[in-house]
Amino acid sequence: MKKLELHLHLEGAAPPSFIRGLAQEKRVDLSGIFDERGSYAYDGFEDFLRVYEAATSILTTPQDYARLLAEVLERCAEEGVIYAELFVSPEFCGGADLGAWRDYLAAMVEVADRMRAQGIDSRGIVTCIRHFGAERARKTAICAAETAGGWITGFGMGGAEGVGKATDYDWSFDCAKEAGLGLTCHAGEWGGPESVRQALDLGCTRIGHGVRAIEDGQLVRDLAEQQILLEVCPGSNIALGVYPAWDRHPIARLADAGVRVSVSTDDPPFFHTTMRHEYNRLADVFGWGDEEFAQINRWAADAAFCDEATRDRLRKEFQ
Ligand SMILES: O=c1[nH]cnc2c1ncn2[C@@H]1O[C@H](CO)[C@@H](O)[C@H]1O
Repeated sequence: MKKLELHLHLEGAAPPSFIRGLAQEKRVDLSGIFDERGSYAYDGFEDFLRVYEAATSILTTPQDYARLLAEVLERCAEEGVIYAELFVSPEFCGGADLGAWRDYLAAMVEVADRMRAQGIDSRGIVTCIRHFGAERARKTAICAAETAGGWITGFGMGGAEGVGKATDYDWSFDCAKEAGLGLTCHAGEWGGPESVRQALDLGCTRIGHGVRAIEDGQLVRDLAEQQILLEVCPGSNIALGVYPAWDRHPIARLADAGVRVSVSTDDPPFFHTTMRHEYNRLADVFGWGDEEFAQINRWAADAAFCDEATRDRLRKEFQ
């Protein structure tokens, strides 16, 4: 089955073997972030963020990012993904310096172009990191605005949702919006309905996760009416303990209430998941079949940060 994936962190998709290989080449000891089986080792969300940033610290050149993107898109293609949107962070690509960012981006665009010819289309969503604060987010937003168009089609925010309010970052989202970028923000993963409302106040048409909106009936109705798409990552939510088990996950209840949802893997090796695994679990637990999967992919196509020709092409795949 073909699939669209809208919520995938580039560094978070790095296989442990890729990070270990790079560490060996650079003679850096990163053994502390892996368990005895070679998987990423972390305990809870805060620690996940720490290990994520430690793994990412080995990526120091445009060439490292080019290699990573090639590896990640190849794996996407193996999972049947035909179009992926990746969160990319100028913070990790030269410290949100515009000149450095342009070099990293050029290296990634070359790979994205090559992979498109091999059947996997992609776009980049420049992402600021909430726990790095509003000031640093501005520098990221400027990188986004200055390189908008082409491969970069969106702007978003990830990181620790408990830090401040989403609206503290309004300057950055306004800047990105003026540059014509699509907007999405992580919310309603660790924060409740109020956090989702703040993301809507920023002008987002999509919400990263957003699942805790289920706790507020009026918000659920608003999301449905405004056709806001939730980038849902069920396996991530289970792995990090947002919900205790698949059958407690609200994705099916949200969809039944008329909220548009899509399915993604977020940081697949961290959560021991793949797109196939997500679809299989949804089929097992909620009885989803071809019709439901076609529907979530049509919703994803409608909400994708892409040009209209691409959107039409993607929609046709799921008619
Ligand atoms: O599941 C998640 N929830 C919230 N933030 C995340 C998640 N995965 C990654 N990041 C955040 O996104 C940044 C890079 O895109 C990472 O630095 C991390 O802070």
